[in-house]
Amino acid sequence: MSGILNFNVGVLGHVDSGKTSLAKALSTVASTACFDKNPQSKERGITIDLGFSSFVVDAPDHVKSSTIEKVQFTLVDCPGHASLIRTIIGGAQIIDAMILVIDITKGMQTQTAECLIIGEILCKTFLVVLNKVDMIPKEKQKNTIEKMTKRIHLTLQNTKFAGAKVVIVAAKPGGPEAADTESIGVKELMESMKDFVYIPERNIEGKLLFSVDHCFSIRGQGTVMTGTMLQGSVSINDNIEIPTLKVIKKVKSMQMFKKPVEKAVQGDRLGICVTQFDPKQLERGIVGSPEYIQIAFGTLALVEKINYYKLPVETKAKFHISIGHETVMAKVTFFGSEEVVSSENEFKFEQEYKHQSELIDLKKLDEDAEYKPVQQYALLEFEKPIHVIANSILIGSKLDMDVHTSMCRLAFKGKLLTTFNEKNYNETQLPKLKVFKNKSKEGIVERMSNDSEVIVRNLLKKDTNIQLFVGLKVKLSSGEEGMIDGSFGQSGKIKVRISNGLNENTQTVLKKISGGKKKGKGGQENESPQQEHTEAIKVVLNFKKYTFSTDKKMIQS
Ligand SMILES: Nc1nc2c(ncn2[C@@H]2O[C@H](COP(=O)(O)OP(=O)(O)OP(=O)(O)O)[C@@H](O)[C@H]2O)c(=O)[nH]1
Repeated sequence: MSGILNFNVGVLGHVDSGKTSLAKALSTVASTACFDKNPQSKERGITIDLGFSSFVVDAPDHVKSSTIEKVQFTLVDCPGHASLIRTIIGGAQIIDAMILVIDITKGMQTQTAECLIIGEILCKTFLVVLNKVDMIPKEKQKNTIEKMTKRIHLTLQNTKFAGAKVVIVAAKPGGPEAADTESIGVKELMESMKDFVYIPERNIEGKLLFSVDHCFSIRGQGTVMTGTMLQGSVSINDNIEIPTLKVIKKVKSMQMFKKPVEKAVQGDRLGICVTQFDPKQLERGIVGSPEYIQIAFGTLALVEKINYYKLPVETKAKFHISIGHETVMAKVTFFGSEEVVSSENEFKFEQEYKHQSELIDLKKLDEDAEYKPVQQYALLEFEKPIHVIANSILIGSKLDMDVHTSMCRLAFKGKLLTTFNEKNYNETQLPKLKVFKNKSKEGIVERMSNDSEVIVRNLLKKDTNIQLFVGLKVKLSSGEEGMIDGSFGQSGKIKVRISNGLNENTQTVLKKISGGKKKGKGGQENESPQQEHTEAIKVVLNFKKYTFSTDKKMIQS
């Protein structure tokens, strides 16, 4: 819509803090799916779906221009119930700013903290609403407001929203039973919202990406998908793909807040009508230009630990990974790289990464006593393939943690770097990605076969597949370098070829050791333990064991 800037605001907070009441108080125009219309939501009395509503104001001076006269605030009312965090994360991907609603009688609650984290990951601007101020007796209001505001500022101190504005509101004075009394503080809130508007970067070039949050059919017309334009643009008659249904549909008509439009661009809230399909098949998801959205069974990501998550984030553990509206279990392997990544677009893939046992705590005190996030690479192997787009934001969580605990379940956040799918995996178009652990093994030279070959024991276990180690380099404690040539006998011993031959000293020592060995009963060799300690020549094998490798070679020097 020319002249109007659409600005998406997430309304988030703990269950029952008053998000829906606040959105209602703020809105004048309701879109198709707003205000708890969902019947299941009515039954449960909570917002279980993302509700959308909007209102338009005159553009504040800092964004006003010849092309922007007005700002349309689209409110995304996210559910507060703990079990619905997936929906919250999905909804939050499309927001530009966030209103965190806190019940003034309760203060910060578990989901308040989780919402704050989501806001930190996804939003540029933010404000706090202290709601239900009418529930505080008049004489105590000033005191309570001061105390709560102070507490909130303390919590925000170490976040990117330090110093954020706190607005005092009563969205629905008197609560559910009260007649529709006028809300308190909502006009002030609108003014504060004008302050946090900015012109979001809207990339109208490039492929279309549309996040669908509702789907319904209109008899005689087709199926309507409502959602938010995440990227690119769409016009009537364009072909769009619904990847989960593997179909391509033509855009028949489009509406923005009940008005027909010909074209929509990134950031717009939109209903797209296409030829009929069963809306039950697509409740939520992404739609894009044909062949743009990939199905991936894994991804490489740059991640960092979420400070509020109190448990260690161990490698190889399983986490819920939320990307867009999809949440899937994944095995997560953390690793680091000594190489510097010069820029996001110039990621050097021909690298090897050292495996790390866990994700380092987010905040590491640096020299200036400032907190700095620590980013690490991670390999995520999904339990089932999901639809993803490069560069998407992801959140790793333990959603199966008891929702009644007061612990934050969001463990790490990050960004997709590259994804693995059947096509690039089979055609080996994949970047050469290898994740390894440095390992070291030590054995003992048992004897020499000739001046350039020794027999080594205790380096590898009896049941190890020695073939995997053939060709790897070893070093003797006497200085010579050699290479594993193959197995010797059935007991795990190996032959090692000494590249430049054994030097004379070594030969003398080895002859002495061999001479010191006595034949025990049954012809087996025994050696005196003392000799082993004083004269034994050790063999050290340093190698890389790959926990993930796109070229399938799992062990290397
Ligand atoms: N007294 C009082 N009650 C309020 C106020 N705002 C909301 N309520 C009541 O608080 C309850 C929860 O309000 P909702 O707006 O449904 O809260 P919500 O945060 O959207 O809830 P979920 O979507 O379930 O997380 C309802 O019974 C409201 O009537 C307020 O300003 N004052």
